[in-house]
Amino acid sequence: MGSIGVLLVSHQVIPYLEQELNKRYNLFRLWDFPQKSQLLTQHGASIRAVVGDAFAGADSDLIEALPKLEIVSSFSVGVDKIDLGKCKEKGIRVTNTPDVLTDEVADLAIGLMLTLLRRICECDRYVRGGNWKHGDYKLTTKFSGKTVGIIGLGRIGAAIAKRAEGFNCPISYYSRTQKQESKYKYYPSVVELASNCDILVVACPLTEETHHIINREVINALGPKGFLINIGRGKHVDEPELVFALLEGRLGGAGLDVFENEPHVPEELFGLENVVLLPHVGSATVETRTAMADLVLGNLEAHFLGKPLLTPLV
Ligand SMILES: O=CC(=O)O
Repeated sequence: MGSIGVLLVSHQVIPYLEQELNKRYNLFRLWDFPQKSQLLTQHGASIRAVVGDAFAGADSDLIEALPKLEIVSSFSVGVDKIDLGKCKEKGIRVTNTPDVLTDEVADLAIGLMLTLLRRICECDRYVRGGNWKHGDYKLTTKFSGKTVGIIGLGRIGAAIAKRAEGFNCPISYYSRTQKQESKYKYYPSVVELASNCDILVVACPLTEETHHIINREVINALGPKGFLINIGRGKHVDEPELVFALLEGRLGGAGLDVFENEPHVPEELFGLENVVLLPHVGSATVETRTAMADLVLGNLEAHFLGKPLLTPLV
């Protein structure tokens, strides 16, 4: 398979994946070419696969520029950086990395809830800053038993629900349609869900419909005692509205793993103690990233050997 051209469009994938791709295929790294047009003119006709991730995928222009493209394999579960419509139209296969990262992301969501409500980062800074000698840290907020509202009850949403149940949290959810098999309380709108929970978690895919699903109305419905957790995508949240609400005390707090313009985070948030800010690390452990890389490699191998894809999306 060494002659098959594969284009890696993100420099953020783990070295193991890059090395394995390089061993198996004729690998082009997008960042090796100062001009994208130069890469496309020189090698575009030999590229049969694109590998991307949560940060870079295959938009319509790239797909159009690669006449031999057969498959886009993403080192991520979210595929919002891939033009799925264009892929369908052109018969280009698309794969992602579901399941192998579900536990990891759900664990982090619970970690964010605990860290936010119990102010674990602040407490750590308090001790490191030598403040404990001068007095105890102030009282925080109990997590067990809080009502958790989840937007999107897919694999990750359901795994978060299961974990939160272990903390005796009543669970409710919003999704486009009610899940008949679910025992959790369903709300047909995000505003209703937000009005009826203490902690609102964004766990749905980013699509045109879910872009800014967290807007001013939802934030106000969650209110000054409510907490927002986002382990989805930054663009699920109207970020300026979130920042205003936090600065004005209209929202109790936020635990965010993702932001609208990563790696840029609104600096107004840096001074707030009721926020926890993470650098998009939902699946970022050695174990999970390795399993994700193996899925990308497995999907490419299956495709080029004419076997069924392991995790086909399109
Ligand atoms: O954000 C990470 C992913 O989509 O896997």
